[in-house]
Amino acid sequence: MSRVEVRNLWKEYGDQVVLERITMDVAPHSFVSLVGPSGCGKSTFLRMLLSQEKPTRGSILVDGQPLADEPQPDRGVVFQKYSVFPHLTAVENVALGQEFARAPFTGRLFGRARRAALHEAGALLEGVGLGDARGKYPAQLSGGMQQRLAIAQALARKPRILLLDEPFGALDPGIRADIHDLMLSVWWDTRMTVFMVSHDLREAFYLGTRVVAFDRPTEKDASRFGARITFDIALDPAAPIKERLREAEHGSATDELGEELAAMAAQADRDDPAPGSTTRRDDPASRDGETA
Ligand SMILES: Nc1ncnc2c1ncn2[C@@H]1O[C@H](COP(=O)(O)OP(=O)(O)OP(=O)(O)O)[C@@H](O)[C@H]1O
Repeated sequence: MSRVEVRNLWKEYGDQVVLERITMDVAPHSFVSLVGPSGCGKSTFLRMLLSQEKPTRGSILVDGQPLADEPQPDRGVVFQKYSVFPHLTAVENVALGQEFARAPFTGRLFGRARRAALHEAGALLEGVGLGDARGKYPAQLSGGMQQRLAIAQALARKPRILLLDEPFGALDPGIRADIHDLMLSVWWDTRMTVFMVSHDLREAFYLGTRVVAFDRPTEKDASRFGARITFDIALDPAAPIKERLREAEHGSATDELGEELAAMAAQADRDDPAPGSTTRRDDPASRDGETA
């Protein structure tokens, strides 16, 4: 659980300004959805949070401290394209994070330490619904199972900030809905601060406690300008999605986004005429009685 302060952040690659004047104060245990057109710098922003890229100007503070220069275990990441070691089983893939944390040069633990790492990895796999798949290799898992494994792997190093770069984009709708609920329960249990890039506005509004949009100005000489924050709204996590969409529609900075949100709110109404059934299930009380 960490507070993240982004102060007047700029990112340029050569002559190209990708992001400019990005400022946001993110409260601990927020779930921030980042949206915006392709190429507006969402992944670049995540890479800066991960310390894979350095800002050209401005700063990022985590709990009041400047980010370390290198990626650290306090920040985990899950990408859309799943990358694991194909020659390791699910449980070995999850244990690997711990092995590298404890034995950075060899990445290998032995004896009791290895058994403890495998035991903890097994518990994490149980937590994401992969208890029965611990001995399987990645090629033997479905896309949804692989993303569950990616989440377990990211959690193995107990990050305080989790960065998700379109993690559910390649999944079928039904599987996606299950993983959304898994993600919310993980987020709730671990108290992590989450930043998620998504192209799916409905997903962004379903999962996010805050939705931030980046966009570039539309003037002719726009290439000289980077994307800025055009929309930043905190949402009531307890409200059903259609109410959160409506709330956002009214606060929307651009007509285009407002229209899209209105259409989604209307669709959510048709999908869910009974209020409440699409309420986010992100607290233990509302998850009581839920079947796994
Ligand atoms: N390492 C790099 N060197 C030069 N330019 C880069 C680099 N990384 C990203 N860019 C440029 O920065 C811009 C933003 O890219 P980025 O991947 O962050 O956008 P995005 O919003 O995540 O896009 P998408 O939604 O399509 O994934 C693009 O124009 C891209 O070409």
